[in-house]
Amino acid sequence: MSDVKARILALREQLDSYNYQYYVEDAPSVPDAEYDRLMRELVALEQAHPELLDPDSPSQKVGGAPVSAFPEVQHALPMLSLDNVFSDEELAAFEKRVMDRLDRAEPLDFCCEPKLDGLAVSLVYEQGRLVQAATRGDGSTGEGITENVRTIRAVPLKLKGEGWPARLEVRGEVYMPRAGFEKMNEDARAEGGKVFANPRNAAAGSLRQLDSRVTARRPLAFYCYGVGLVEGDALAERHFDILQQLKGWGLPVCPEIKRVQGRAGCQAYHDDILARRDRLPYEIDGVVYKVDELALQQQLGFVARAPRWATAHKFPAQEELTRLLKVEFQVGRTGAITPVAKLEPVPVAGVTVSNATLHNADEIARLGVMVGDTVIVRRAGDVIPQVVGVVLERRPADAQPIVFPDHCPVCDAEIERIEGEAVARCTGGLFCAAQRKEAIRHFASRKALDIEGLGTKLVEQLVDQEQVKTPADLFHLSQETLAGLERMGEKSAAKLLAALDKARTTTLPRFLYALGIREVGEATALNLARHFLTLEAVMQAEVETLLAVPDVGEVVAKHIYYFFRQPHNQEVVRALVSPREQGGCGLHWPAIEAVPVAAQPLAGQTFVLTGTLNRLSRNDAKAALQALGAKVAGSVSAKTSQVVAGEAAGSKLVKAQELGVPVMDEDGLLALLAGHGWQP
Ligand SMILES: NC(=O)c1ccc[n+]([C@@H]2O[C@H](COP(=O)([O-])OP(=O)(O)OC[C@H]3O[C@@H](n4cnc5c(N)ncnc54)[C@H](O)[C@@H]3O)[C@@H](O)[C@H]2O)c1
Ligand SMILES: [Zn+2]
Repeated sequence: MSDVKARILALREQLDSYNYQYYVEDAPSVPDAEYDRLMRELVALEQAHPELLDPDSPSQKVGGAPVSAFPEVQHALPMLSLDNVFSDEELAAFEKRVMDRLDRAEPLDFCCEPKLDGLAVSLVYEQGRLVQAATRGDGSTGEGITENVRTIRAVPLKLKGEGWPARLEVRGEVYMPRAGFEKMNEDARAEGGKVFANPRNAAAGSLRQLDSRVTARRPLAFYCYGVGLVEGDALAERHFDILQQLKGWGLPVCPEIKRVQGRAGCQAYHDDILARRDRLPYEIDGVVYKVDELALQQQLGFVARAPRWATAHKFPAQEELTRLLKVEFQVGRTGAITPVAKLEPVPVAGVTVSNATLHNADEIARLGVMVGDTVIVRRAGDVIPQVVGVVLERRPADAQPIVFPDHCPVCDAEIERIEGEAVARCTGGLFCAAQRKEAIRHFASRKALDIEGLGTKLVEQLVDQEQVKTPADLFHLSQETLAGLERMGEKSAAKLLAALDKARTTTLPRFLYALGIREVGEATALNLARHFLTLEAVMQAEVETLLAVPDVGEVVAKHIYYFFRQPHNQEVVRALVSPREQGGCGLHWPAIEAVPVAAQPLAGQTFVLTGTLNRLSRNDAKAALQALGAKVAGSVSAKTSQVVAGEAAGSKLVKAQELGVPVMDEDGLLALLAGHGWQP
């Protein structure tokens, strides 16, 4: 057998097995980028050696065989895949191919759509009612998953309005929004449940459940991007217009879809979406261009596994393969020990990654990862890069197990792991230099006391030389001490002293936040200050009383309570707020007035925030609403006064509409807040 033939056969076997893992088990063992590289190699070899072509080759097939646990559904029209382009040149070649085939000289209209990373489904509506839902399967036979799809809030069970065809087959993508995915995995990690590598696997795994109650609990959403077999002639003649019709009938259509002219329009669309990729509330792996006119689509037709009238322009992959060189253990502000993977540098989604988090000991065990392994790193959005998988078949003979330390790598105190908690912590407390550094950095950070000029390097020196043990020590530093530090002149020392002096006048919320009490962020600190009005009152508060503060639950209440019961913490707080004449640091703030009821125009109203807000953070919106007296709840009920729906709002928005709860968008919220004198 020739080398080429052997390579082709090996590639086919490998890709078949990857397909099985991906489509049937929803658990791929290699990232898409690796799969795509092997597929491209296979396609190139097959093109160069047409005599070796085989209709059974994975290059000629769509998806994977349906599994027998679900009823089989024959697709009236095949559900195809998409061809890919990876570069501007390939995009130009695509446009040229299409124009040549149509014998056209002037630019065509294209419908541009985000390529959502989920899984394709077909929904059949008869007389406006959802009667069947199926996966793509192998393209001609899919899996019947009607019951599961019925649990997805974004999928209407009944079409709105009128004029829809008697039989309408809609096609689209079931996906898992980023926020829901992160939250689900976080919960799973805490409870030892199943953790998914990425939102696409999570969506596929959630949808292909035998028990639809499981699917119902998963944060799935849906956007449609086309139609299948339609009976009746109610539909428009252009793809983009059809999508608008679908939207009118209550089917969700992605708001990013646009109609453009020619390759230049496609390229501009691609660049815009790529630039905003990390800010979209869902994951995409590229954009799709479709010839807009149906008559032209028909003329172009399709090849084995994909239409000729569409192509996917892929984005840089968010998952890549690289080698795990070693693991370091970092100590955080609260002593949490985080294993950090040191990787052979690899470009992921446009950035070179050489560190990734391994979360905790449970995660290392779950992944079964060893030093020397080939691992899958994932970098998506602003989440720090993580190791999400190991390619076991590439494990070298000399791979070494990862040993979780039992003593702190910085202060040598014992590391403790509390029953039922995933996180291991150094017990050194503020004696641990690592924790001290983090605590002081946090204390000085912008949203805390905002001490300008007190950077990481400086904090390290001050702690290492034992000039600073607690935040209070900062305020006793002398010009002399500071000027004696590395890379510090007289001038910058004086500047820092001035900044420290300025920081003495602060606000109670900033002060509470700066203390670095576990799980007390800015919003909670603000609520505490508003509720108790004085530091003394917060320090004296019992768990019960703390629970009355908006946004404070059992866990946070206990953290706050125990923090102020520690003699060491009491001492530091007293030192910080004692007057300077008495040898204290002299931190002070204007008294907070009890907010009169009249100044709480939204008292008695309950708001729910959902979707992505662009101009202010969820926390800021919440704090602003609370400041005006409103309650902010996590779920929509008949008692909700107002839902604020940001971009890509999902189930909460649907629920609000069902219950007739008023909905406003981000502009509406900003206008409301501004009307009550709130300023960002
Ligand atoms: N990691 C692995 O082991 C492995 C195995 C098999 C496949 N894969 C991945 O899957 C890809 C092949 O899968 P595929 O055949 O589903 O192709 P594809 O994902 O490249 O493209 C087709 C699919 O795109 C989706 N899609 C999203 N938005 C769309 C839109 N607006 N319009 C039309 N379709 C849209 C649909 O689900 C459609 O079926 C490979 O390129 C690879 O990245 C990975
Ligand atoms: Zn330590």
